[in-house]
Amino acid sequence: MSANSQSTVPVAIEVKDVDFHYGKSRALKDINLDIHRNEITAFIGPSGCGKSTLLRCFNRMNDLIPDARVVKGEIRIDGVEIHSPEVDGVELRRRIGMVFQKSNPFPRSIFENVAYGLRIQGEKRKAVITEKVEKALRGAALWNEVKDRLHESAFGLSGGQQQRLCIARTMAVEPAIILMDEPCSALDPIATASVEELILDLRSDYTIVIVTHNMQQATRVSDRTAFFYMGEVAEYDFTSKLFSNPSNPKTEQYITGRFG
Ligand SMILES: Nc1ncnc2c1ncn2[C@@H]1O[C@H](COP(=O)(O)OP(=O)(O)OP(=O)(O)O)[C@@H](O)[C@H]1O
Repeated sequence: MSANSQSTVPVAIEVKDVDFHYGKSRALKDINLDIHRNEITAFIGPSGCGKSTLLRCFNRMNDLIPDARVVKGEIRIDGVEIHSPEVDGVELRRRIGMVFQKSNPFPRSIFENVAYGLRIQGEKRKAVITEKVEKALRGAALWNEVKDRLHESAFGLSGGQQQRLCIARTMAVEPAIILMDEPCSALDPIATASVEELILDLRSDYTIVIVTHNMQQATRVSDRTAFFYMGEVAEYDFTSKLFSNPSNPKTEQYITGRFG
């Protein structure tokens, strides 16, 4: 499903006719969706309708779950089918970063949390690591708050700062796409506002897909929204259109709070 067939914005992720199963259970049914580059796309919908499953398909995180698989269809990222033999799952996950619901810093210093991915990639040059850590922390709007305590434990940061640190850690390895699975659900309104501001700033450099239960958040940050219902994309459109004039009665019922 294209949110706008006239759109000239390049497609970063192309989902075609995808069915996904956990064992015998069909969690995604015939999904068709184009995610556009340098846009923020929100996935909304009631619990259990498949939002996180599709998100985790994009970086093949579901590969790690036994008996879970795409049984039909294609997912193309920058034109390449991600299940084809030439695509390495580890390299794919470097290009497609992920930020989770609960911030998950490592029990290391602020600096080492951000340097981690670079070290895993084999980067040994101290000056390069230092420069990239600073760049990522600046990009995550955290530098000024942490520059004097880089070697202190990440656990000393507030919840909102820890989540921005996790975003910095994701950015340090320079992914093209960032997937966010309810990144603000554990944060208070002030921390949520700072993470949302950051997400909006990141749009110029990244393609972002965000799963959220917070409809105000979808309207504040996203360009397009996909409404999921029972394993299907029931509606996909520009966020302003979907929230002001939805085409599907189910979307309207959901966004007006008639079910959840
Ligand atoms: N690891 C798993 N094994 C088996 N079934 C799963 C697994 N993860 C999710 N499911 C099932 O797949 C369906 C879709 O789940 P998914 O987590 O994608 O929904 P969601 O829309 O993201 O829900 P929520 O908003 O509650 O996070 C649900 O029926 C869920 O129970």
